[in-house]
Amino acid sequence: MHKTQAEALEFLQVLKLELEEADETRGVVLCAPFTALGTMSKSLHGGLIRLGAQNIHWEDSGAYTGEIAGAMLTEIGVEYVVVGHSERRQYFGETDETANLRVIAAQRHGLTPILCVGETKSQRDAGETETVIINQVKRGLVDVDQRNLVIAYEPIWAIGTGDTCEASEANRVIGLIREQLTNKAVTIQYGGSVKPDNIDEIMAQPEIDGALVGGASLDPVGFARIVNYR
Ligand SMILES: O=C[C@H](O)COP(=O)(O)O
Repeated sequence: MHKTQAEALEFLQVLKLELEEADETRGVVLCAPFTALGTMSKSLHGGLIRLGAQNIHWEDSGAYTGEIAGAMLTEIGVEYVVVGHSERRQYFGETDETANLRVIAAQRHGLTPILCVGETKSQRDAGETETVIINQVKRGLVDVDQRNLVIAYEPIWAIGTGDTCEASEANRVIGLIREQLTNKAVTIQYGGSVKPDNIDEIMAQPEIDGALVGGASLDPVGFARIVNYR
């Protein structure tokens, strides 16, 4: 819940300049609030930057006050959608089952879902990380086409805390997630206190295909440094 339309446009203008020389193979998806997406879309004409939403409802339309439908997103140029973020799970009752319905709806509308999974600190301390992650992945992907899918491993204890998961440990868990998939080529990202000063080590890990960046994405200069990891 960051950035009004005006703030998002200002951010985008700086980011576009910062990424002018960026490697063309880098992919950037800005998952902005619903209210900013339409305006941002009008200011993007191809290039590296794509747009994502932060949620989608599983029905195509109807009496679901406060929800957003797939066609409402695709109509304004959105191509990705975050599903099952830990904050949705923690504060808004998201479960593996509802996340699964949203993933399926996203794909039905031609959107690429970014399914978030991750364990809490107490689950990690209790030695339950592997079981929790495997269950979230399996339940989230029931009847899902794995050809159009991104998964983000976000250990909850590392989100917004500055407490980054060791890159090697993130790599290990992401390898475990990949073992559960039928399509081994699915993009799997790490998220949780990713910053300009740790992105290079994170992206050097063989299993990690990208990053889901929260707080550090709000500054376009720092975010561009993350995109331009070495
Ligand atoms: O939504 C963003 C991710 O949960 C990561 O957030 P963070 O980079 O601020 O830790």
